Amino acid sequence: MACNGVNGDSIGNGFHYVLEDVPHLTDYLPDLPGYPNPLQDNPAYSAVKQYFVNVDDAVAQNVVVQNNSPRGTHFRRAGPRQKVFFESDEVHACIVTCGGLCPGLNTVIREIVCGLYHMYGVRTVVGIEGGYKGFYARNTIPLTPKMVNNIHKRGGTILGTSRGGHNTTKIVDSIQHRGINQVYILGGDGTQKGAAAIFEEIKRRGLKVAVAGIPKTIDNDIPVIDKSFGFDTAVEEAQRAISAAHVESESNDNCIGLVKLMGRNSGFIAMYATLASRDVDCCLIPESPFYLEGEGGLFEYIEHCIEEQGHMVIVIAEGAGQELILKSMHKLDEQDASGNKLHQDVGLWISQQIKDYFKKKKKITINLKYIDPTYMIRAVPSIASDNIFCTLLAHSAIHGAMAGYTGFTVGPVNGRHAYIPFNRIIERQNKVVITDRMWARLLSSTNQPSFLHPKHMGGEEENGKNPQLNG
Ligand SMILES: Nc1ncnc2c1ncn2[C@@H]1O[C@H](COP(=O)(O)OP(=O)(O)OP(=O)(O)O)[C@@H](O)[C@H]1O
Ligand SMILES: O=P(O)(O)OC[C@H]1O[C@](O)(CO)[C@@H](O)[C@@H]1O
Ligand SMILES: [Mg+2]
Repeated sequence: MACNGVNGDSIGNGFHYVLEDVPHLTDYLPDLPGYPNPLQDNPAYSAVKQYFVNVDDAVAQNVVVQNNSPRGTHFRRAGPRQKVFFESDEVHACIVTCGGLCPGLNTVIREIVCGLYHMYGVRTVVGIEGGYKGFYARNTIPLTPKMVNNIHKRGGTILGTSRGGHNTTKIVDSIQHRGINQVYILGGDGTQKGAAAIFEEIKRRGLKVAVAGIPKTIDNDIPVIDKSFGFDTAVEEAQRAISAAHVESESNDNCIGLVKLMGRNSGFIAMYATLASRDVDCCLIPESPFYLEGEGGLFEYIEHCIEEQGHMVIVIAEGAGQELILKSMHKLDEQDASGNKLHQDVGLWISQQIKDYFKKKKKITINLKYIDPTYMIRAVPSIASDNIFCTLLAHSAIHGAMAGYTGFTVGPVNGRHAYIPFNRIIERQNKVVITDRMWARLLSSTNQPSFLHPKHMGGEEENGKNPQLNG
């Protein structure tokens, strides 16, 4: 027997099965009528055996088990249902993109518009311009399959995006006044928090409006899901900067190629780009504190690499070493419009520290080439695998909303798409776990010091990400 909610319930063998379910419109609108899914008459899909997802299908959060482990947490499997709670001509959907850019945003927009049109016969989809504030400060843009046909080949978002400006009352007023009944919200952790607030207000007002979140971030800092779309594209693009740093460093005497990559609080881009490239001698991320001077410090390691190889490549995530900068520069905390902490430029800072150190030492004259690709890794169109990922996300979101689910974020959990309640997505940020095997693989590929003080060892949980990402 399945159990809704987080308390769990015993099944036959005494192992616990917990379904962390998502809300459904009938939870607060119990008399809502259901209809047969029009997909069953769709020539493309009607021939697929078992096309519809079984109502009880769930996706396990933990797939590594021992013979006596509890069955643990599950999420509702994403996909089309036999029964839908919207008629095609009743749907008035909207799409909004918020936060920073991410490769694949246009692909998701395209696939929501085309998926709703071709799978469910929906003709009314509008775009909200410029992020959350567009709900109450701008007109909507009508979106048709013809209009979005080629947008997946472009970077950015055709709708525009922004930070800040989330006003729940004004946004829900706008949804209500425009007669919108499906809201597709693309964005990162901040955006999903905003989506959760919108859902709560919609529920409070008793509106028949489905709210679906599609997680977006190159930083890969959203928990529970295996990976966010655009991440692979960003890593691919980051490789180009690392390759350039490697070529420069190999071609010049005593040369250090230094690359700064995005990653505000999570170092996934830096870690994956480093692991993929094999040319990196040192990768510095926010999760792994490091120090400059003395035994086991960064300067000592740089000296060693230059003496041994005559060159080296360092990759640093933008959020790394912030505590060191703040200590040396006494800067005040600054925030962006969404309240995210603005970081000091660690790339420039560390370049100067390294130069000053070797100038003082007078033993080696180093040549430092600093590459900061910043927005280049996220302003590009998505690569093929991300395009497919985006299509699946868009379709899963559509199927969920049409089936009456609401207040969910869609995403892959152990390779299967699932509907995840907002609270699980927004409760924490996903971070690289430096006591995991993936970080160990990195350390063994770069041969850098771990910079680990015993106080940083142990105590941290595995981040529960999928096997592709963690091994
Ligand atoms: N706690 C919150 N409650 C309501 N809205 C929020 C909250 N945090 C952020 N938002 C809104 O979500 C939008 C995007 O947030 P943010 O700028 O933090 O980007 P993000 O979605 O986290 O994406 P990125 O990956 O680029 O950081 C903004 O319009 C912001 O006002
Ligand atoms: O300069 P912006 O657009 O605010 O965005 C910068 C931030 O956005 C991210 O790319 C996340 O979307 C971070 O890696 C980065 O710190
Ligand atoms: Mg964020």
